[in-house]
Amino acid sequence: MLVTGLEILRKARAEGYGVGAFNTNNMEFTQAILEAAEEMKSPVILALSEGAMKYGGRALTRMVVALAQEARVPVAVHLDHGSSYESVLKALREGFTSVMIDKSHEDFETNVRETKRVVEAAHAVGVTVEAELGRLAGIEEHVAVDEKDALLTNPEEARIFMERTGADYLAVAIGTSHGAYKGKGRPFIDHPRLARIAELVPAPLVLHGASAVPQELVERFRAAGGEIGEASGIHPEDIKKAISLGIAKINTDTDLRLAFTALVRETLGKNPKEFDPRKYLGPAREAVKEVVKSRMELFGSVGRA
Ligand SMILES: O=C(COP(=O)(O)O)NO
Ligand SMILES: [Ca+2]
Ligand code: NA
Ligand SMILES: [Zn+2]
Repeated sequence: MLVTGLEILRKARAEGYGVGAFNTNNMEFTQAILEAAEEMKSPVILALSEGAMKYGGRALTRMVVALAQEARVPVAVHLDHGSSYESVLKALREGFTSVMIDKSHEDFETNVRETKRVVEAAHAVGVTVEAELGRLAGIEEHVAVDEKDALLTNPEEARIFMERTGADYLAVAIGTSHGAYKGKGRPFIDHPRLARIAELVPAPLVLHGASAVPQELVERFRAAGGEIGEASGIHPEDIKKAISLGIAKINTDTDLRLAFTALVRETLGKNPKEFDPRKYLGPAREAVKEVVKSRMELFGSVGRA
């Protein structure tokens, strides 16, 4: 059933598990994510970026909202990294039940003002809001403290920010970063900082850039003809620890993309004569479903629907 992001995330934070927010751009990803959620009896968040909205248009948004309504588990349809008030209004018009306004690159007062404006509009139509404070950027452990403070979320600022904006959940910067290369070796995750934020912010917390980028998947991608430089993701133990400290929403996009693309490359490579799209999109869909199921097991959301 279609529910708001807060309905899913409030329970997750209260009960100490995480819920995956998985990005989708098409039918196959949407089916894979929802099938995984129903098989695992797990709540789930379907995330569409502005790029996905542009790529898929109403074919995508109408499909995602309709399938979320029919799903046998709680599903929120979420705008990922909304960059403007107008973009959020479009998502609200399409029936989304969760919207992110990402003004973390702006100064504090601008972020507060823009986020507040989105909260008023979204709450007026019963939709909940994700905001962001801090700059997502992979950092090395030895980085100077003041530079860390410039980048990562300041706990005291986070408290004030949430009180002033009324946002429902908060994306924090504690060392993760988007994409397939999150830093040399095991990225440094500032757990003490997260613990401090969680003490001051009772709202569910959100972790962006959380893909694991598992080596076996990277190897499979390369073996199938894919080219990717040194790749590394967030260690599963760091995800579990972050959840125990207050992270309730975990964003995963890169892992799904790698799995899907590795399988398309593999299938096409093995069958040069094949030109029925179902024959190479189907196995890729299954690969995405397997990644989603394993992420749900890691997050502890299995059986929580
Ligand atoms: O934060 C993400 C996804 O992060 P990844 O690149 O680590 O999958 N989407 O908003
Ligand atoms: Ca941001
Ligand atoms: Na998001
Ligand atoms: Zn993100």
